[in-house]
Amino acid sequence: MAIEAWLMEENDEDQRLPHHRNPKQFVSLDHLADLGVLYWQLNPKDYENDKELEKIREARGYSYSDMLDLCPEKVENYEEKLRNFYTEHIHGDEEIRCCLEGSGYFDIRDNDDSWIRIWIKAGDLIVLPAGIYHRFTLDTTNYIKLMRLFVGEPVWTAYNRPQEDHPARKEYISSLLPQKIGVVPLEAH
Ligand SMILES: CSCCC(=O)C(=O)O
Ligand SMILES: [Fe+2]
Repeated sequence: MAIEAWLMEENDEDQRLPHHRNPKQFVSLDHLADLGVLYWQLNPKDYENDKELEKIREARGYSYSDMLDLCPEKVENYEEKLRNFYTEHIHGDEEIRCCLEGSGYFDIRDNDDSWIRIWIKAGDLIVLPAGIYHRFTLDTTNYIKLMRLFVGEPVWTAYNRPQEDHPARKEYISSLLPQKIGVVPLEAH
């Protein structure tokens, strides 16, 4: 099954809970694509020989990869990292993650600034565009193993919101289709 994404109910409950609205409001892959978010489903058991992954990496220039095994034994400053991941930020480059084990939530801002929660599980490859506000949290299973991809030498710098003057932010905003963000063209006035 493809990934699930939904509009979040924002409240003070544990960030690792699903935070569905009542009734649930799911978000389609098409809408994610309108926001510049890309998605593929791969075989997480055989990613080393996955022809589709190879093609994606070649087409998009993802020359670099490493693993992030997100558990306290393997990650230095685990709690602090988790806090930083859940602090709303952007990057100057795409954020490319493939889930190999476990699961977690990538939250991204919709074009009206509400949070969309994307549930990532084994086999899900997701690309967040440069300049999109986002954050990440583990879910209640408390574990995820991610492959991180990058074009060339990796830069993981996070710029916390607000970043309206950051070039990547400006570029991202101008990449959104006007009709999708409710901007009325000048001719219509
Ligand atoms: C755990 S990977 C996702 C967290 C994130 O947004 C980041 O690393 O920049
Ligand atoms: Fe990020």
